Amino acid sequence: MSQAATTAEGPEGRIPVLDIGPMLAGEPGAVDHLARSIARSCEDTGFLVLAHHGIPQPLIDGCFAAAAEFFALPEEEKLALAVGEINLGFLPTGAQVIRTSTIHRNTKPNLNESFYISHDYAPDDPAIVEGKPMVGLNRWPPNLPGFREATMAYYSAMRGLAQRMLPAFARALDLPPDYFKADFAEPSCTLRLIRYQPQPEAEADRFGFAPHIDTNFITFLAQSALPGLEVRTREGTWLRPPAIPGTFVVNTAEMLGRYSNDRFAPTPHRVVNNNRAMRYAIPFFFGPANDAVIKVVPSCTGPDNPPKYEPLLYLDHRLKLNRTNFAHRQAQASA
Ligand SMILES: O=C(O)CCC(=O)C(=O)O
Ligand SMILES: [Fe+2]
Repeated sequence: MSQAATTAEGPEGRIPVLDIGPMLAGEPGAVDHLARSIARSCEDTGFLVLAHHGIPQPLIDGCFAAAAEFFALPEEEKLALAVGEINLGFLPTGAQVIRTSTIHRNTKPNLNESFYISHDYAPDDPAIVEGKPMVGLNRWPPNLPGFREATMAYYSAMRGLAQRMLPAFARALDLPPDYFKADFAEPSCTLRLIRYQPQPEAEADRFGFAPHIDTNFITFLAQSALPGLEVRTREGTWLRPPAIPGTFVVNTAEMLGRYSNDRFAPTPHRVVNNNRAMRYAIPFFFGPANDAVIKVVPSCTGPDNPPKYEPLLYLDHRLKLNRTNFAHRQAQASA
């Protein structure tokens, strides 16, 4: 990919392809240069594509391969790892209706199955022993050699990349580069492996993933082999992000919207897998620490622009979502 192609608007025009190589290399002025592109894009579609991100392709391929191997397991082996109190492990097709979506009245379950992975605690970690809320042990398939290594290698690399993007997002909001550092020193991260079954016939209100906004801070989507992701513009049309192999599609999520008083409001997106084959995705969700308090940043308020949001403990946000979106826990919550 040439330098020009990555710094100019992407092939689809509206969602830019940004070369983050200079920022990662610490070139003078690179953070602010990137920040200006991020700001433009976050005020428009909330989606951008990152090139020259430094994540080795074998790590990405290895994670996709691990996902394919996992979902190919017999259903009973997957169900043995079903999610419990919190989303770690297997979530079968039909278990998620995004009821908290503020942008679409979702009624039918998503046509996908998922496997959730988070920080890989040891059983004797104080957070586990003390039973801290929204923290738990990953659920590993016993007969899938290399699965834990491949997914955790990807997870760790993505966590590092996400943290290195924070100064550019801070500068995009006219804040000091280290503004988000403390809130994200121990970030809440989730790697979700997803398999979408083919959906060759269009059906009303039936999606691989119904229209929603992400609830974390920013999300990183390694490019899937097959298309299917669509982004809603402010005008209400749906577009596909540039599908450039080896890049990441990044989208803003609810907490960035909240910090920025909706200057960088999250954008609805959806997935329809109208390919003839299974579609895989490996979104990496990056959020603040559970004990971070999300407050509107000083550069996004003023006499004419009062804060739209009260301070919010991220843990409270997660606990609320955890009760609402998932059929098995909803039954418990209403009991
Ligand atoms: O499958 C994709 O490309 C997107 C998935 C997504 O939007 C999500 O997991 O929040
Ligand atoms: Fe999403």
